[in-house]
Amino acid sequence: MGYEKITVPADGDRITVNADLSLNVPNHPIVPYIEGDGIGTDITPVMKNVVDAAVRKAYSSKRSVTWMEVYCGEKATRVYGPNTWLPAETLEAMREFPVSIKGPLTTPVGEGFRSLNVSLRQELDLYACVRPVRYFKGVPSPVSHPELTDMVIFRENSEDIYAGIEWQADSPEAKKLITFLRDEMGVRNIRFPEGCGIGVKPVSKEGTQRLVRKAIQFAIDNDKPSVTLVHKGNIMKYTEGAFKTWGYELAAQRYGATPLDGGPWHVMTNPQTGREIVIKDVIADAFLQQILMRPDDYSVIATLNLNGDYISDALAAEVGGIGIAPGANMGGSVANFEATHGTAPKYAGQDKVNPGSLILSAEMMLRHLGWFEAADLVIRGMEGAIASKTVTYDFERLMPDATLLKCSEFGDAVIANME
Ligand SMILES: NC(=O)C1=CN([C@@H]2O[C@H](COP(=O)(O)OP(=O)(O)OC[C@H]3O[C@@H](n4cnc5c(N)ncnc54)[C@H](OP(=O)(O)O)[C@@H]3O)[C@@H](O)[C@H]2O)C=CC1
Ligand SMILES: O=C(O)CCC(=O)C(=O)O
Ligand SMILES: [Mg+2]
Repeated sequence: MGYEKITVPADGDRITVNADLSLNVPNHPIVPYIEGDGIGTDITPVMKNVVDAAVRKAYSSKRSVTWMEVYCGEKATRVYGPNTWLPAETLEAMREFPVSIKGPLTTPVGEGFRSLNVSLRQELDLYACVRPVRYFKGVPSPVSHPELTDMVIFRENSEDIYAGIEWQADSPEAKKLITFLRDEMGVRNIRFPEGCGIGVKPVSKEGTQRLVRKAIQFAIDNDKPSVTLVHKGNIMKYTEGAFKTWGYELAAQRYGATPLDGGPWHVMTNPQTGREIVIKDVIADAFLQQILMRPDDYSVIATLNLNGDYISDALAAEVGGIGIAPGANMGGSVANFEATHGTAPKYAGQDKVNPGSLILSAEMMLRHLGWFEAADLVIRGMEGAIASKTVTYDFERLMPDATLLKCSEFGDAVIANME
């Protein structure tokens, strides 16, 4: 289709998706990118440089990424006009060119428009937020054995209170819903019905099971020992509790998992390796202390949207912080890669922050394209830069004898260490 403000590069080709959701990746794929707000302007160009260097080194001129800028957030309002934060053609381009990457986008707190990040995930039905958490040797960490943390979070991305079904205190809608709940549903435990904001938390069987299926499939494909369902089902019985029940049900019905020692934990056989995969569950608060005390008990994590948000940053802290925490938002045929962190506005435009999170998100993207040699070079570059103690401020302040680098210089160091 024709785009108004997006320029489709003439020298690249479109990635296409087969019926079984595998990709046909041309040698010069067009990859849309959103620069991002705040530190997006610092980290996105560095990420692109690192990807270009890795691809060039791995494949010389045979392959390259053909970048195509698409707009969202503050930059969209400059390109399209003051009130256009998420142009329809950005969504269209991210569907037509189904592998993309984005910098962080600002969300106002307590007022203003809803999260653009969440809107992108919902509009494109990117229902699984996949966030691997692994340790790079030499990274400063607040725990004594950070190398024991090796998990991949599958965060449900389309439901839960992120659906944005909520009304402000004293609005006609809040009053109407509270009256309905009290008068027609017999609800007696809204402690202060006056001056009360109210939200709704939808969690469905279909939404849960498509997420848990992705997590179990990942455990199968990557020979992982367990999948843990993290929930707060003791309190939110019919949403978080149901997530647990539906998760076990899927494991039993689709993968033949059977109760372990009478349940509720289950065990199944990995059809690819013959090894056991334990399907277990844990209540979210207990999980947050156990990841500090016994992180090696956990491998693949499947959880709801809000839990996944909290867990992502908490786990990232164990292995160096959100400056190096990558992620991917995956749907049926569309994938969008993005850092775990936000726009860190106080550092915007200073060429200061760690671009590692977006670089590692790009590394996930290269793997998704099947460009494993380039992805491996990115990892080796990151490992080498960190091992040489040439790092950005977030690591330097915790690493004795480290050399402080700017954001762009860290990108250069990653490239220099690609061997
Ligand atoms: N997916 C997305 O686009 C996301 C967007 N957001 C949005 O971002 C905005 C700011 O959110 P905020 O809560 O401040 O969270 P941020 O993740 O933006 O920043 C919190 C802190 O994390 C550290 N940090 C973040 N990124 C980096 C980096 N690249 N390198 C080194 N350190 C980093 C900094 O810590 P220190 O101060 O210790 O140096 C920073 O002050 C909000 O509008 C929020 O909604 C938030 C999360 C995700
Ligand atoms: O959308 C936002 O502003 C925050 C999102 C977030 O924290 C996350 O995706 O981890
Ligand atoms: Mg978050």
